[in-house]
Parts: sequence; structure tokens; C-alpha cells
Amino acid sequence: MAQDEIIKCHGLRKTFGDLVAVDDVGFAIAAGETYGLLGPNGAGKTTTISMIAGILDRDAGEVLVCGRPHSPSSTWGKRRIGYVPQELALYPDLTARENLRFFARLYGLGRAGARNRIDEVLAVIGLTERAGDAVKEFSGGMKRRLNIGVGLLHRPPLLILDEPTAGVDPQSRNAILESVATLAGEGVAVLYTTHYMEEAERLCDRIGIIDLGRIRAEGTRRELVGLVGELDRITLTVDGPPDVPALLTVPGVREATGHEGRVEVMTEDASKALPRVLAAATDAGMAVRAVEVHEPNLESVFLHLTGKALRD
Ligand SMILES: Nc1ncnc2c1ncn2[C@@H]1O[C@H](COP(=O)(O)OP(=O)(O)OP(=O)(O)O)[C@@H](O)[C@H]1O
Repeated sequence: MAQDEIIKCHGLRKTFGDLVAVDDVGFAIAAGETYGLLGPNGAGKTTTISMIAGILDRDAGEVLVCGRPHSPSSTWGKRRIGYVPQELALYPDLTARENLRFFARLYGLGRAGARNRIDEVLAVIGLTERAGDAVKEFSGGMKRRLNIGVGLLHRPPLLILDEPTAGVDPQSRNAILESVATLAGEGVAVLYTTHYMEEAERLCDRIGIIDLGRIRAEGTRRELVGLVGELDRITLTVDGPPDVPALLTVPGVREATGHEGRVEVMTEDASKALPRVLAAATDAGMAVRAVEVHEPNLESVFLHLTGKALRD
């Protein structure tokens, strides 16, 4: 195994009667890396991570946690996984701290160790100030954050989050995304499922696009976009007719087209090409009035791969 590979799975398959919910799914996640499973409702995300977490039997395939085979009966692996399902598992009449204390005891944390860890976890999920309030007074997003906190108590090297921001308020959504980034920064491997393209783009180092139970493509955002041959587009608004041939000589520019007042430049990486394009435009005597950059997103990749939109 690669030295810092926390989770590796391959050939995962699960059927429910005639329905193949997950088919030949595999990926690996290193320490400190956030891997996103991006796909629409029913794509097979929950089924996949349930098999990895060891709460659902698989029909085929293998899961390795820190290099060791993992199965639903493996407590060694489960101790290394923090699994946060979509459903909340909290006691509404208890405070946030009491909930964490209860679960810390379940995990077998000693009293003193638990106290420190609970404080750390409350800070990570941004609920320190509300620690003494009953959970029934919390917003949906705060409950979701506390649920994540429960999954972190035993310091798992792998954190699995199932659509953690679905239906939460923007403030909690942001807090959740920031917590995940902090945890990854501390070396936790994160497996994150979502059908929000923006979240996958913002948070995930690598993304597996899943549809109808299969991973259709995998890579960084840029790799995925490159896979379908999509280019970044820089649009310049200029005075008068543009000098298109001058822009075509700029390194990194693949295409340029223009007409009175406007020119469009296609490039593999707009952030690299933009300064050069602007310099070339100025050198060629074009007066640039406005610049617009359009980078193709995962929505267009998903559409290209599956022929349908990520969200209906
Ligand atoms: N216990 C089950 N029995 C029968 N079918 C199931 C079961 N669990 C999941 N499925 C089906 O398997 C497919 C994959 O479902 P899964 O929940 O893994 O998708 P998902 O990508 O997580 O979607 P969602 O975001 O809606 O949870 C769906 O067609 C679903 O209806």
C-alpha cells in the first residue's frame, strides 16, 4: 500500500434484488486528502460508503483500512473510521456536551481523555459556545454539526460524511465545510458524498463522479474538466475590431475568435494565460474595457459523461 493510504477499496458491488446499486467501485484516499463522491440521488453513494464503513455487507470487492482488510465484523477497522450518516443520532433532551460525553463513553474514552477531546471536538465543529444548550433547541444545521462531532470523538484517521450539508442553513453549511478543511489539514482522510458540485469543487482534492452505481470518472477538478476536453474561456471587451492573430501567438492559447468590440480566447488554464493574453492585447494596441473568465465546471463534465444534469 502507498505509505499514507488510509482507505482503499476495489471491485465493490451491491445488488438489491435485480437492482445493481453499486458496481465495481474502487478508489483510495491518503491521509490529509479529501475525496468526494459526486453524483445525483440514487447514484449509489450511500450504499458505497455503507460498505466501506462496514455497516452493509458487500456482494463483492475488498476494503482495506490502513492496509488491513475490513469487513462488517472488523472492530479494528471500525475504530479507525468516523462514520457520519445522513440521519441524526442524538438525544434531544441532552445538551451538546452531554451527547458527546455519552458517545465518548460508548467509544470507551476515559473520563479525563474524554473531557479534553470533547472540548477539541466542540471547537472543530464551532459549537463551543452552545455546548451547554439542549440539542432540541438547535437548528438542523447545528444538529448536523454535532452529529459530525460524534463521529470525531475517537480521533479516526478516516472520516466518512454522507451528504453532511443537505438541507442545512448557509451558516452551518459554511461551518461544516470549514471543519472538514481543518480536519483534512490535520491529516484526516475524508470521504465526502454530495450532489452539490460547488462543494466538491471547493473541498475535494479528488472527485469520483458516480452515476448508476459506477464511477464514471475520477480525478482532480482540473483533470476531470480536461478529460472531456473542455477549455477555459477568456472574453475580452475591446474598443473596435480585435487583433485576433496577435492573441493566437500567445503561449497556452488554443483558439481565438472575435468581432467588433469582443474577442474570445480558449485556453487550458485561464489563470496562467490571462496575464499573457492581456499583455499581448495591449501590445497589439487593443484597448481592453472588460475581462470575463469562464472555467468549465463539473456540471458540464457530468453532463458530458452521463448525458444528463447533476440535479433535475
Ligand atoms: N436497502 C435497499 N433496498 C433496495 N434498494 C435500495 C436499498 N438501498 C438503496 N437502494 C437503491 O440503490 C440505489 C442506490 O441508492 P443510494 O442510497 O446508495 O444512492 P445515493 O447516491 O446515496 O442517493 P441519495 O443521495 O438519494 O441517498 C437506489 O436506486 C436506491 O433506491
